[in-house]
Amino acid sequence: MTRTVPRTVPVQTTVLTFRDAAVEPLWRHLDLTVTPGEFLTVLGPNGVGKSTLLGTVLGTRRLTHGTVTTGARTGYIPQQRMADPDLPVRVRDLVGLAIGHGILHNRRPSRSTVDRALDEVGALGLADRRVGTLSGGQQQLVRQAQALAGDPQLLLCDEPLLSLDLRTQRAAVELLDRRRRERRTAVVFVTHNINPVLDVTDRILYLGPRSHVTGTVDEVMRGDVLSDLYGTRVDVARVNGKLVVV
Ligand SMILES: Nc1ncnc2c1ncn2[C@@H]1O[C@H](COP(=O)(O)OP(=O)(O)OP(=O)(O)O)[C@@H](O)[C@H]1O
Repeated sequence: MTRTVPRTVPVQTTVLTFRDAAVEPLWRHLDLTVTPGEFLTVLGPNGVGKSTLLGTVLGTRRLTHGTVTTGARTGYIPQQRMADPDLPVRVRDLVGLAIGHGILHNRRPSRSTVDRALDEVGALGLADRRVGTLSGGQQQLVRQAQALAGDPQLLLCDEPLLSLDLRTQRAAVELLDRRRRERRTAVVFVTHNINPVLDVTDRILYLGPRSHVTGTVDEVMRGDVLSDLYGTRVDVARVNGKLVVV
């Protein structure tokens, strides 16, 4: 006899949804869903509203129209900003604060949990350093550890590869790719350079000065599509596996 077992835990098919969303005058009519494990790369020129888009998910910027919905546990790697050189906080304590509920629940995360988060991004050796004394790239790694430490279901990354050397960039992208494959973390990745994430990008949201477009790399990174978006001729070429936009 076969029996149908009722599904008690609904399968989560969406971690983030924009419906006819706008932050005028930057962008409007944005309809977008992000699913678990998806890697969405957000591209567009300076000032077009990429960070603003992340801000609407985080609740720091308000939509002027439409809705944005997420119920996901969210991690955030902010755009690079140097910490105050005199900040009297050690890396291990800073990451500890991000993990759990350290302060809110009056429970300090164990040292091994914090160290695991630092080790995952290759920054364990920085654990006892004061944050303000770290280089830009080292601070960026600490921000990665903070964002990943809370085991996010949705990870918002604002140009997270800035200041990282090529090898460290590659390691960071591999880490995000592993996360989304193994833990189904959805990644929204704002960048000016798609090449480091070309192989892991499922979809692109390209915000242009006139409108926006979403689709796979092959659908979006085309001369005719980008020319339309910019209102001027744009060519896209592949050189040694990399995309060059001119
Ligand atoms: N809190 C804010 N309130 C109002 N306007 C803002 C705020 N933050 C940024 N802006 C403006 O919104 C516009 C878009 O900024 P945003 O940082 O989202 O662009 P971006 O696409 O991420 O740019 P970049 O690639 O240079 O980082 C800019 O003109 C900026 O000055």
